[in-house]
Amino acid sequence: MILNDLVASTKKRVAASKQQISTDEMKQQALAMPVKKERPFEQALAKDGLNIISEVKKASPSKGIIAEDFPYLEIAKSYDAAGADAISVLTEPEYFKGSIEYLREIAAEVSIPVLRKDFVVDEYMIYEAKVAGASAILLIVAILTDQELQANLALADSLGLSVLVEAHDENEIQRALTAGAKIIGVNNRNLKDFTVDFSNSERLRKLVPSDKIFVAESGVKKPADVVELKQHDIHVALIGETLMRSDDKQAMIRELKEA
Ligand SMILES: O=C(O)c1ccccc1NCC(=O)[C@H](O)[C@H](O)COP(=O)(O)O
Repeated sequence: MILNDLVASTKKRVAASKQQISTDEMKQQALAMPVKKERPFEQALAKDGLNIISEVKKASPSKGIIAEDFPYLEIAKSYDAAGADAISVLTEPEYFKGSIEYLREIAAEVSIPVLRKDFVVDEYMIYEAKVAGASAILLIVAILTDQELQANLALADSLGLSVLVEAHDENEIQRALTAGAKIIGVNNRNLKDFTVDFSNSERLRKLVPSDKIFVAESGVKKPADVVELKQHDIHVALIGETLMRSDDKQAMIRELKEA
């Protein structure tokens, strides 16, 4: 099952990273960075209209290579220039061909907040995200215990990082809410078999109280899709492949925002 493989490979990667920079050293580096009261990621997604988290995504387990040519920094800058509200950077190297170094460079160059999109299974990855300049991290309910979810949320908050908590069903939404999530994403892609059911986020929307930020993740292809999301009171969409495959990313973002 892909999620188990992703978790296993991520644990190996983190173990290797700790050989280079220990947890204690990464923690010290993270703690040396300023913690601001404002949460730019949350602020960016709470605006009126449709807010877009534009994803920098070279490859995926479901699609293989999406972008042979991958000028990640240029892509991120064009998202920023087009009026995207935040940027998601996939940092998982094996299945998504991502890198924390992409995030570090992008965060230093863009004016909008950057999300570390990875399979966070160790506090080390949260310190690493902070040091690289992320404004937010992703936590996936399906790969964490309740205790881990709560501890990781608290750690991220203490570092000034926002957290997008990803759920797939009713039970995971309840777990996210109980853990204290402020931003809840529902992935329309089933991470076990890769099927995309766009109605998943629409169906689960009503389970998330209106004082939380709700994000629909995956499967947005065209302006009509965001019109449909808005009809279901969904005002934030995380969009990857459609933007990555678009020849005119700026025009596509503008079209989606104006839909
Ligand atoms: O994209 C995949 O194939 C995938 C497979 C297994 C776990 C996660 C996966 N994707 C991560 C994401 O959640 C998406 O990159 C993100 O929501 C954007 O989706 P899309 O707009 O459909 O590229």
